[in-house]
Amino acid sequence: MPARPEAKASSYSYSREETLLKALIEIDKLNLFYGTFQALKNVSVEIPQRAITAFIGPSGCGKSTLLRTLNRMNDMIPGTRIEGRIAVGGTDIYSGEVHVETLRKKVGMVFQQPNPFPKSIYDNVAYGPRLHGVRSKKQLDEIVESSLKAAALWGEVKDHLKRSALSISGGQQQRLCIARALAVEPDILLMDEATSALDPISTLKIEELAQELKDKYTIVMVTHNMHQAARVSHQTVFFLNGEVVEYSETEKLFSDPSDQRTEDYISGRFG
Ligand SMILES: Nc1ncnc2c1ncn2[C@@H]1O[C@H](COP(=O)(O)OP(=O)(O)OP(=O)(O)O)[C@@H](O)[C@H]1O
Repeated sequence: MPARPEAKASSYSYSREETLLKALIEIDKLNLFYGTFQALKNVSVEIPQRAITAFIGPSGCGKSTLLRTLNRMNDMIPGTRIEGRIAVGGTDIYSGEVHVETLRKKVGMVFQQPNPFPKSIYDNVAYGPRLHGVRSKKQLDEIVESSLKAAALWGEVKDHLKRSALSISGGQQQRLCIARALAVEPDILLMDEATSALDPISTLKIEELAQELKDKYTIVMVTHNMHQAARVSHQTVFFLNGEVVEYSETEKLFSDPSDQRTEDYISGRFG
């Protein structure tokens, strides 16, 4: 049986102020259907700002589906229907008032497989700002530099920004994708198993990076790796069969879960 993850407050501790964070994202009684299949059932979760929230649970339980509702990526899947409400900063993101493009600028996303564009490192990061109308070379240079610095990649690539993004390592590509997401100044960063295709050292770098970024951004990550959730997150949400079984501060969830199913999952009895 795999060792039960220990949430350690020691290396990445959170202040009292952080634990009293106001919810930035409020998900209320959310149901999601793919055609006739119900993938999310009556999900209500509050996600605090400037902290890391991890979604855990066995394969197919709805983690990625819920993540994708937060920037309306599910809109692109034909036959998808939702009921309930998701508010970001108090605004219902499924109401007619919110433009999807504006929402996606505010809610960036990084995927399992690094997916840089087949363009230079510079052009990858400058892509979003250009799309949003930034034309000045000086301003673009500044955005590229600050985004690559924020993604802890600047030192490794600053001397060859014109190189193809496809020529750097997978771990560097993933940090480039994070830089690309940060370049349009999001508030929220969604990470869908962003380290599962990476080696342990690259994984550690992304985990450390997420720790730094959480001071400025709200991070929601789907992870298959309970140890990762325990290491880096402030709050953990446990899913099973499309339902949220429970969610709480990570330390509590891993040391004193309220539900027997959570206990069984975190101690490796299934999943
Ligand atoms: N586009 C789709 N059309 C129909 N069903 C889908 C679609 N995407 C996901 N599903 C189904 O919805 C359920 C939840 O899938 P989801 O990908 O959200 O789970 P997950 O917890 O993220 O799984 P994993 O950990 O394996 O990525 C699964 O039963 C899946 O088969």
